[in-house]
Amino acid sequence: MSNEIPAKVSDVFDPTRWRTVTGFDDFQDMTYHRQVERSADGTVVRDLPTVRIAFDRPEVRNAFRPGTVDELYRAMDHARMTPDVATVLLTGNGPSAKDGGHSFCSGGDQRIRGRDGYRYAEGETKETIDPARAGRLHILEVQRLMRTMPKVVIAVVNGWAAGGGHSLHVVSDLTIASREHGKFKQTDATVGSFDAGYGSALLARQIGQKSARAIFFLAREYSAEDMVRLGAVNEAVDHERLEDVALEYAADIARQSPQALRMLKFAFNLADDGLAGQQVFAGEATRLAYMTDEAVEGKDAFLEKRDPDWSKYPYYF
Ligand SMILES: CC(C)(COP(=O)(O)OP(=O)(O)OC[C@H]1O[C@@H](n2cnc3c(N)ncnc32)[C@H](O)[C@@H]1OP(=O)(O)O)[C@@H](O)C(=O)NCCC(=O)NCCSC(=O)CCC(=O)c1ccccc1C(=O)O
Repeated sequence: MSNEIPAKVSDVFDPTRWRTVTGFDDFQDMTYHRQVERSADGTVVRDLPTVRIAFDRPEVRNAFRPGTVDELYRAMDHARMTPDVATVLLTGNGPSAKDGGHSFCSGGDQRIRGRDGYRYAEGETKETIDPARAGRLHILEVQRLMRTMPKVVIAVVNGWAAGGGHSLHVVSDLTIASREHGKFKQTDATVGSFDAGYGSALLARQIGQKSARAIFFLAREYSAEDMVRLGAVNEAVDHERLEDVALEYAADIARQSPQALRMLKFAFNLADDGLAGQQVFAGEATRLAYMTDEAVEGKDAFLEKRDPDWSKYPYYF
């Protein structure tokens, strides 16, 4: 494992606490780091159970284009499949070198929005759109991944959470926001878009119908403290302490049982996610069942071409 200390990608990012995750060198729009413990001389002693996935387009308030979403999905899915990762911090790098603005994510990049979704482009402008590739709306696939992955996802809102960026905070399990720079604005309707799934309906479950409708229908700006009062954000913290507090949350999460965490996450999701939520919860229940002698007897009996002997297993009540 490399002892290299990564570049400082954000004002609240402490490079000594992280290593760059290998295998993602081609990333252009995202960064992906793994929390590590280092000795005094900088040597990595061990990995810790937290990853940091960050938007890295601060000059456009961390707006996402299709390539950004591809990278976000890859990093999230890698975190999902890494067995010693408990917590994912989703955040935005910055501030912008152009004007000093802080941003978590400002949603879909409006410059490359086409009539069939967001378009792949070589450059930053609509003139560079690749006409051979269809438009995408696959941020929704990322939302489903965040929702169904058996890890705790924390939105670490370091600046603007707007449009589709606002939705990403809504779908995260927890949200911590910068008291100074964390700002929330649901601009979907302003630009003729609408997250009619988790971004709106789940928000209404979280904070109530009237407040959620006001956020979408009025598209006003809310502070981190406003969002704590509404129940949409867990905590507003001093900006300079934002990632320290996020890592304190992650350390507390790491003290809990992995099995209990995933059963709880899927239980919290179940009612709102309907049969898809039941399927995810039930999948984990099946895994637990496979761990019992009773289930092993069923499998063994099949392989040994005999009838299963259930006599040792009572009909519990
Ligand atoms: C975020 C702002 C409120 C910040 O305002 P401010 O600090 O004053 O900064 P600006 O000067 O406005 O911006 C600086 C710079 O960044 C550019 N920029 C900002 N946001 C975007 C963006 N989204 N796309 C492209 N460029 C952006 C801005 O133009 C400036 O550039 P200069 O060259 O320096 O002038 C404010 O910036 C703002 O309101 N931004 C737009 C927010 C927005 O409307 N986002 C899109 C909402 S729609 C969406 O996200 C759809 C997503 C999606 O895929 C989807 C699809 C289907 C269902 C659901 C979804 C879903 O919502 O997830």
